[in-house]
Amino acid sequence: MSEIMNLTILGGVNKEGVDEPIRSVEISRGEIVGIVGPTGSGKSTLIDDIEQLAQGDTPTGRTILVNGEKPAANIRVDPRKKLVAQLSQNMHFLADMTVEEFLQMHARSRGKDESLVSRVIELANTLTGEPIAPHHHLTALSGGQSRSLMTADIAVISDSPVVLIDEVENAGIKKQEALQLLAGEGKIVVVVTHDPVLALMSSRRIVIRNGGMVDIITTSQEEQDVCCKISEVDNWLMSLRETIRRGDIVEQVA
Ligand SMILES: Nc1ncnc2c1ncn2[C@@H]1O[C@H](COP(=O)(O)OP(=O)(O)OP(=O)(O)O)[C@@H](O)[C@H]1O
Repeated sequence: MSEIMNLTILGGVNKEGVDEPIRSVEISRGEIVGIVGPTGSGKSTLIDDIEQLAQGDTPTGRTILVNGEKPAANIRVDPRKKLVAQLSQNMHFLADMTVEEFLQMHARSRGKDESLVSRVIELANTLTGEPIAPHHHLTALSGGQSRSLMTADIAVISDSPVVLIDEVENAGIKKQEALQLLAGEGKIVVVVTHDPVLALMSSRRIVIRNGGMVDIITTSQEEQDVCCKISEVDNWLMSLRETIRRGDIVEQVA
């Protein structure tokens, strides 16, 4: 399959079976798009439609196009051709192997060079304050370490050009850096979030209500300025958490 340049979501129906107002959303490589809306409004359902590359065959009736066309049937079912990777809030490793063994195995299964393993660990360590070492066991990693490792793994080893992220707030990971990393690799990043840093980092956000896409808000310059300010506060909070976790004393900021 040729390179993925964009995805298009063609509108379906809301929970009442009425056509959703937004009929088409095109998302390009390297773009971060947010999905926002009240609890139970249908955010995860939209993510699921993208994950399954829906073709009018899900309850929403939405259709997902790849490069403006219906994706070939084998892309939807063959795991090796998987277009979409998903990062979720609750991530637990079940395999009892070390970080290095796991990454080597993943690189091999994707036909990639095993030298990428150290790059993944290095990148993961830029996303978490709790250092990850190659000999660490997967099952002993914290939530933040696991998510950082999976983010770096998706950026470097996985071929999936589309990354779906369902709520990463309070995840113990430098979320801004994580999103920038994925978008910088030319991925299409779709993130469900109420976190102001993440929502405002996206170039646009799709507003969901009653199961339907009702609006698309383009992030304004003013919102981007707000995003810069709150991300400083956010990083500060994260470093305070690290200081406290280490058992150190918090110092007054200048
Ligand atoms: N367009 C739709 N047509 C029919 N059912 C829908 C539609 N959109 C959402 N639903 C249903 O509404 C319910 C809530 O949707 P969903 O879990 O996606 O909401 P959410 O916004 O992700 O919620 P939360 O914020 O609690 O995670 C689900 O049972 C889902 O199947």
